[in-house]
Formats: sequence, C-alpha cells, structure tokens
Amino acid sequence: MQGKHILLNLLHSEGVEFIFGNPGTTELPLMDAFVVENRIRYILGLNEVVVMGMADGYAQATGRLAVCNLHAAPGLGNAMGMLYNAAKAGAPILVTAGQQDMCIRLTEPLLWDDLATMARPLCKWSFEVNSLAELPRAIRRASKVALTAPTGPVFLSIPGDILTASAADLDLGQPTRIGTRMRGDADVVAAAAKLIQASVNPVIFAGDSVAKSSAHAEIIAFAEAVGAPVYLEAMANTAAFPSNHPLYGGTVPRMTPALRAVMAGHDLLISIGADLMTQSQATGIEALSPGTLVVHLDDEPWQIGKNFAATAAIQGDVKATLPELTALVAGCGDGRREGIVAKLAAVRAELLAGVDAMAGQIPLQSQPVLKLIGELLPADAIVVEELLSSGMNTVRHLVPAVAPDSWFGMRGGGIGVAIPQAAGIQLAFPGRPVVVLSGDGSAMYSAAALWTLAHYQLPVITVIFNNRGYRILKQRTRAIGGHSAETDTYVAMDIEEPAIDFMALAKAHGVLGVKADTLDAVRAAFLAALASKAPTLIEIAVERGL
Ligand SMILES: O=C(O)C(=O)c1ccccc1
Repeated sequence: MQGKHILLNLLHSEGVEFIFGNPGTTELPLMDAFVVENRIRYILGLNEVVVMGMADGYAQATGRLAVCNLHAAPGLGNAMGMLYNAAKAGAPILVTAGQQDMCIRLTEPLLWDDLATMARPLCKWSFEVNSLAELPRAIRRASKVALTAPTGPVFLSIPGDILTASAADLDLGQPTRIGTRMRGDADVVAAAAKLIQASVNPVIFAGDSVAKSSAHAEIIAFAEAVGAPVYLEAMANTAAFPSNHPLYGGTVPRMTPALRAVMAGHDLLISIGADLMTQSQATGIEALSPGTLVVHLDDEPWQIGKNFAATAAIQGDVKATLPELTALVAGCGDGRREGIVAKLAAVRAELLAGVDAMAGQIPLQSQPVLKLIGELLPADAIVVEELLSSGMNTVRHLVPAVAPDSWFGMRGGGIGVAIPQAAGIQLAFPGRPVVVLSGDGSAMYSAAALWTLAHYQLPVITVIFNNRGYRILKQRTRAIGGHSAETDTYVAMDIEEPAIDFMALAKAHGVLGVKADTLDAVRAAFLAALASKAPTLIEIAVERGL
C-alpha cells in the first residue's frame, strides 16, 4: 500500500472526519488519494489563514483531533498567525505540511525550508517524518500529544516521497487516549479552602479550562457556595461561566486601571482555569494590589507558573477537582451571596438601561445591535466572536453565552480568525446555527473564508460591525496620549477611500449580502438569514466615534 493511503488510514483510525487544507505540488499524492477516499472529507480553504482557522474552530468546538494540511514553507508561514491563536487556545490540531521529496532537499528546491523548526515554537511537538516506516508511529505520537491535557497543536512535516513510497504489512498501531480528569493534590485543595473560608470578599475569575472540562455545574456550585462574583478571563474565549447566572459579572478588562477597579475591595482572587490578567498595553500600574491572595486551579501548569504568586496553586482538571473544594467551603458565602447578586443585578440593569437609551441612534451604536441579536439568537446557537471595540467587556451581557460549547473566539488575539473558525464549527455541528460577530478590520484578514462557506453551503451568519477602521487601535492610541489624543487624528487606522464594499465582497464569494443600518433592518436580515439556511453576510454600519 502507498504512503498516501496509509496516512489516510492512520488518520481515519484516529477519528479524523475532515482534513482542512490548501493543496500545492508537495501535497499532490495526497490529493490523488482523496479521489478514492470516502471516509475523510477534504475541506478547501483558499489560503492557509482560512485553513488553520477552520481547524482551530473544529478542534476547539469538538475537543477532537483536527487535521490541517498546509503547503510547504510559504503555506506554513501564511498559517502562523492562526497557529499562534490555536496554540494559545490549546486547540488539539495535527498540523501537517507537505515537504519536498527528500532526494532533492540538498539543492533547496522551490518552497523548501526547515519546516519543523519553523513550526516548533508554537507546537507541543514538531517533527519531520523521515521514512514511510516511521509514519505510523509519528501519527500516533502526534495525535496523542495534541490530545493530552493541556491540549495543543503539533506539527509533522511529511515529505512527498513518503506519500508515494509503498510498504506491505506495516504495523499501523493503535490510537491512545489519555484520561484528562486529573484530581488536584488534596493537601493543596485543603489549603485553598482555608484561604477561601478566611476571605471577607473573594472574587472568581473563570477561564477556558472550565469550558474545556465541561465543568459548568461544578463552577456554579462553587461560586454559589463561596458567594463571589465570577468574571471571565481577559481574552475570554469560551462561555467559561454562564452569562445568565446571577453571579456573572462580565469580562475582566485588559487594561490594569480598569482591572484594579474590578478588583477593588476583594482580598482573595480565585482563578478557576483562567489565564490571569492578559493585558493589552503597559500602563505602569500593577494588575493586583499588594497583598491580594491568589488561589489558582488549572490543568495547565504553565498558566499557574506564569506570572503571579499563587498562595495555593492546584494543578488538576476543573471538573474532577472543584467538587472537593466546594465541599470544604460549603456555606461560607451564605452571608454575602444575596448582596453580591443584588449589586451585580444593579450593574447589569444600569448597563441595559444605557444600551436602551442608545437604541434610537443612527448610525447605530453596536451595543443595541448586540442586544437585539442576543434576543433573536436561538438557544442552541454557537457564537464566534471577534469584536474588539464593539464588544469589549459587555458583549456577553447582551448576547448570552450560556452552554460551555456556545461561544468561541479571541483567545490568541490574532485577528481574522472568526469566519474561518465558524466554517470549522459549522462542519462539526451541521444542525446548530453558527453566528460570527466580527469587526470590519478583522473580517478583511480572512474574507476568503466566505468562499468556503458558499462552496460547502455552510449556513453561517456573518455579522460585520463596520466602523470603517481599526477603532480599537484609535482607542488604544488615545490611551497612550500624544498628538493623536490631542487632535483626534490617527495614521493608518481608517479603512475608507475607498470604503470596503461588503456587498460586493459577499457576492464575489458566493454568499448572500444584506446591509442593515437600522435595528428593524437588522432584525429582518437576521431572521431571514436564520430561516434561509444559506450563508449570509450582514453588514451593519456602526458609529465610528470613539
Ligand atoms: O482589545 C485589545 O485589548 C486590543 O488592543 C487588541 C487589538 C488588536 C487585536 C487584539 C486586541
């Protein structure tokens, strides 16, 4: 049997349903094998940004192994920004790239480079397969490493001659799956419980490890026992805590002065699987006030070890470990829970009243649009969010993020990821509505993903909040002062003259385009898109002012 068929057999036995790719000369043997392959679908993206983003979406949404196949050195290079995002999100992806035949390596053929070295900094394991005999063990090991907690991308460079070589009776081995429910050290759990019991006013940050561990029931029980508000981590990528729960407080700001305001009065920070305080810009202000105690539970030792001195640090799976901690602190929040709930409800009511007060404005403010979309969103929808200035810390108050698998986006911050991710997610969940919330700047990084939506008729609804520029960067420029803050002028942050014609862009890619510049028009367009089950792009001109 030829290597190309052996590779597909191996991937099939690892449970792979799709290979996201963009072919080139070094992948041609594989593409030839797909002519007779009926177990795994090849999903075409028109460049490697799209391909890697699709694999990221699929991997995060399913927790299963995603495979993406890139084309040699330039293809891997194109994918790097999205590979960075996938690495930050811990997406279990087997990234492969076609390498030139080994017999011509010495002459440095077209597109050749040391692929394994290029990919290594962003992957848990990066390796060039040297022979067909090595391929089964390389695929088994790569899959296992990607799926072992903390999960993440791995890379294999596969020279073309391995795909065309033949071998009889090659032992393909078996997939291995390592159980992830590691329970934290009981002594440290007890120490954490003591800190929590002694705390007067604790605060909880929740992060990706909660959603990945499907630990909503456990974190809700914990938060209710402790009587503490729960905020999502700064680059909140998942619905780590249901946004409709009375203890939900919002998302942690990415600027330390605002973060300090959230933290004011709290003597204990409890991080449940949250990356502590990813910041957007240096402000000269420390994230935590001196003396703040930290309890940190995560399955990722890297996150625990990264920045802050945790008074009690527990490595363990959230779902497996949290019940033990909850049992030890049961009742300690009884005296304060109602007060915290009332305070959070007041903050939310004020926010919603402010949003309602903006509802009549034209151009539309993004917040009333988000609130409307939140009201129209079906309960089983999956949101892929890439809103920077239009979303900020309030978006989940307006568009509910309830189930752990209902919300994705932005963990890495490399923009352009949302539309490709949505394609991968829609393939994984064909029956669920998938809605992209994106800015115009982000959408332009990977607009070619629209073609994939059209080609495979993936009914993703792509909502573009068009402020005709990089409004987040204008805001961040203001924050550093200088000429821009005084004069309200910004260099290279406007996308106009010409303005992007999103209707033409949609049409060019085979997607239905609808412009909606009033709330009534947004409602009509969104409901029509949901009913049509056809990929639709809705462009909304939103306020450009800062
Ligand atoms: O939202 C931010 O913190 C931010 O400044 C930013 C800007 C561009 C991409 C990602 C984040």
